[in-house]
Amino acid sequence: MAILASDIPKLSALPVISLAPWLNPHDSKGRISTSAALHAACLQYGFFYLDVSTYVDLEETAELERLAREFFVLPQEEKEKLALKYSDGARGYARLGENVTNGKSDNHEALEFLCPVEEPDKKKPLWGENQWPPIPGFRERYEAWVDKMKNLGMIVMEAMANGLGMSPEEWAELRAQVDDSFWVMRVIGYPPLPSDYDGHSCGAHRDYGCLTFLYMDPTPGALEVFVRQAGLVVRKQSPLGPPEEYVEEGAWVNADPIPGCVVCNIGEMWEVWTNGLYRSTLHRVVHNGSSYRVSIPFFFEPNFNALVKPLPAAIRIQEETPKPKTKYMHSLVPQKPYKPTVYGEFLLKKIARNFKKYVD
Ligand SMILES: O=C(O)CCC(=O)C(=O)O
Ligand SMILES: [Fe+2]
Repeated sequence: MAILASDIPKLSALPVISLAPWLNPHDSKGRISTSAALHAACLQYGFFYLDVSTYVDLEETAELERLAREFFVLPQEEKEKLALKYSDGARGYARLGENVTNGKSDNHEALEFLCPVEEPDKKKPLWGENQWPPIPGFRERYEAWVDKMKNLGMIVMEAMANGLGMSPEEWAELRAQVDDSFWVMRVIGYPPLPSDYDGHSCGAHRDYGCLTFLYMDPTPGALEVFVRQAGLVVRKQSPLGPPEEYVEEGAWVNADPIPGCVVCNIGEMWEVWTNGLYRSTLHRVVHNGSSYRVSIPFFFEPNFNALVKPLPAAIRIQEETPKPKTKYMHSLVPQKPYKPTVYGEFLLKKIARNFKKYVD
């Protein structure tokens, strides 16, 4: 069914949430409202802007972007020296088109970094060493960013635990599942998407972990988020799986960069923790502009061995929620409870699909 842009009801833009109260030890009132805003944003969108302007310096992200560009303009043979195959198949440089989503090559190149492991062994999936470009300052700056994003992850997790009404004991239990995050960081370069390209800059997908913090350069109109809205059918079939499982109602909306903010979205592990109360949201990148776009998503993930299962706090909310009165109302309670998942096992299965030449 073809739908014209003018047919689409105006969907509100994604919420902007200030994290300042959680960065300030004295603002307990502000913390409650930030946590409530996070809860509402996760229920409705699974995607929001996090205003981190008191935590992240604009110069810091500008420098990360500059270093990324310094790498991407290198001759191809220089970049290939860091190819994924020289590590464990997941760490290093993925050339243009190497990343595949929904069976199609994505029109981007990227540097991929994962949490360092003890006793690395590149023959074991995910267990190799990171490959850092020999660009002065690159590793230092990016490692400092990793530390900052890991710390941010713990802060946002605590704020979300509050938003779900978790007790201090419940939060301590959840905290122990993410306090040694098996993080992933991607430094992505997007050339303009050729008009006849069979695929996207980055195909529609859901992030699979816990929290994504995305820094992106100022290019507008590239990142798109699928906002579910009952009654509005824009897409009958999902590219992600059997149509009957994924028929969704909603529309693609732009998530353009806002200075001082990172875009934050929740991954599939939050879906499990909340027994489907929060949903991991589809997004994609369609970069039709003429610039070379750079984005740096940081994936704050659970610990490798974390056993992720529905949280009692989420079940309490579902039990208190009245059943939807019409078929157009989104049910907060899934048909079946979500199954417990060991994060590392889930990750190994997911990542194997992303690379054409994955080392087994
Ligand atoms: O580049 C972006 O804006 C988004 C990238 C993304 O969604 C991902 O790497 O998972
Ligand atoms: Fe993503």
